[in-house]
Amino acid sequence: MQNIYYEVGSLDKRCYEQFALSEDLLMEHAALALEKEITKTFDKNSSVLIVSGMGNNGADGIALARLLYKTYDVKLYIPFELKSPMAKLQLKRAQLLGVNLINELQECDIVVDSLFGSGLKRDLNEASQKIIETLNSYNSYKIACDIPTGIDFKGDISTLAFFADVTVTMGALKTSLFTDTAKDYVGEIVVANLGVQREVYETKTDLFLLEKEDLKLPLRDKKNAHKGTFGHLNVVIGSKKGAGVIAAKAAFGFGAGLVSVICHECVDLPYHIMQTHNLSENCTAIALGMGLGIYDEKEIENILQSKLPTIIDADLFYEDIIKIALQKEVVLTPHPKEFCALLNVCELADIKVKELQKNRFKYVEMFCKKYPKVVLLLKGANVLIAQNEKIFVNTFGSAVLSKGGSGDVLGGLVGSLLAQGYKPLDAAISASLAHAIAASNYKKNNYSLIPSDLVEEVKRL
Ligand SMILES: NC(=O)C1=CN([C@@H]2O[C@H](COP(=O)(O)OP(=O)(O)OC[C@H]3O[C@@H](n4cnc5c(N)ncnc54)[C@H](O)[C@@H]3O)[C@@H](O)[C@H]2O)[C@@H](O)CC1
Ligand SMILES: [K+]
Repeated sequence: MQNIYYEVGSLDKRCYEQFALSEDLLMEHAALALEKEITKTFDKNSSVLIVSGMGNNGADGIALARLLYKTYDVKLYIPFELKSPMAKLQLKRAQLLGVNLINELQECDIVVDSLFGSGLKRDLNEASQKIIETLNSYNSYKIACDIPTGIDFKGDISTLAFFADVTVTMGALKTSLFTDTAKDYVGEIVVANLGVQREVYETKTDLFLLEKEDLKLPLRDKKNAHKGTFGHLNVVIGSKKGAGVIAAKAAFGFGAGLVSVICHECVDLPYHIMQTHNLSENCTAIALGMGLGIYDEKEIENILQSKLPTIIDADLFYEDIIKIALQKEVVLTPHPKEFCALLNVCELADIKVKELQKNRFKYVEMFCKKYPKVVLLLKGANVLIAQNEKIFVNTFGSAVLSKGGSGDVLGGLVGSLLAQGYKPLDAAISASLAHAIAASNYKKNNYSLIPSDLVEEVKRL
């Protein structure tokens, strides 16, 4: 797990005030990290186009030009008059060495975007948009300094943005790199140490980036075990029966000892999944909401009042009845549209998906403040998993998963881990990671995955 921050300006300030480091020293390390990204892959004499803006992001790029000068074929392009004192100083240094400025953009082996960084305020003006468009059209290896130009501090893009292969981000990870909008632009993210190790630079945070190591599979280490050792999940089947059946199959494949569906009608099930009319006596967790459709209010009310660990998905996010469960440690797995409905039901906000997607962290925080026991898993290109004040980001997901039924598999995986005794937050984290990593291991075309393929990949993790 790695730390994430809303902003790192205060961490830079701490370096100056507590460790007597200077802005110049931090910047030199920023430039060194960019240099390392180039020298590790590209031979000497490769051509490098550096596009520098008027602020300190530009200054990082100019310092890089000095570091590469004479070993690489450096072309420094500065389209606007420099504003920041550090950018002016870096240019003076570079020019004293003999670094020449170029007057128009040229395609090179490598492009470094240091046009705007964390200081981007307004929409990009036309000239900047034209530059980014041209850089994006190049076949070069593209490196973004700190953050791709065009992504603002909230992670939003108002006009267009630089498509990076790698983003060398300064000091620590920032939330702006992990919005759904930013996902297609940031490429691989590398953190640059700014003169001290990250554990010194970083302070306490409640935001975390999940890593593969955070996935805790329900591997069985006990030899003296029977099916009851691994729990019994009950999946409530609704009027769209398929959703619950997909969830039940996924749960069985992810280790639940027993899985039953609660259904009053005839339903086509594999032999290993049982059917019941009421909660099973030895039930250890419940999954409901997926494909629920029209439902019997009394029955759902009873189930929501149960003290058993519960995962709630889909249709229930539109219903007032869900509030019964929100004072408990339930796991909720809405997609953005469902989360907007839930915010409305809970009288927290009346917003559309577009507004939510621009401010995912804000609305997740708002919800968790009101319902601190609930574990919220907000689906998206980057999944946010939150409880109380903590938010965990899962970036392993991909478009392979953009299919009907993927969410039902996830619901089943969460339910399976709940049934096996995982704490709700741990169940949500490990199920989400298993779901996304399994999909990324899928070898066929990225348009072809069906729920049973996903479950097969989960079995191979
Ligand atoms: N301690 C520090 O401050 C450090 C800063 N570093 C670098 O400095 C960057 C931040 O530098 P700055 O705060 O100078 O910000 P930027 O370099 O991102 O840009 C700020 C400048 O651009 C102008 N501007 C903002 N939006 C604009 C728009 N849409 N159109 C035209 N002009 C616009 C502002 O008026 C300002 O002059 C970081 O991203 C990082 O790369 C690193 O060198 C590490 C240390
Ligand atoms: K940049």
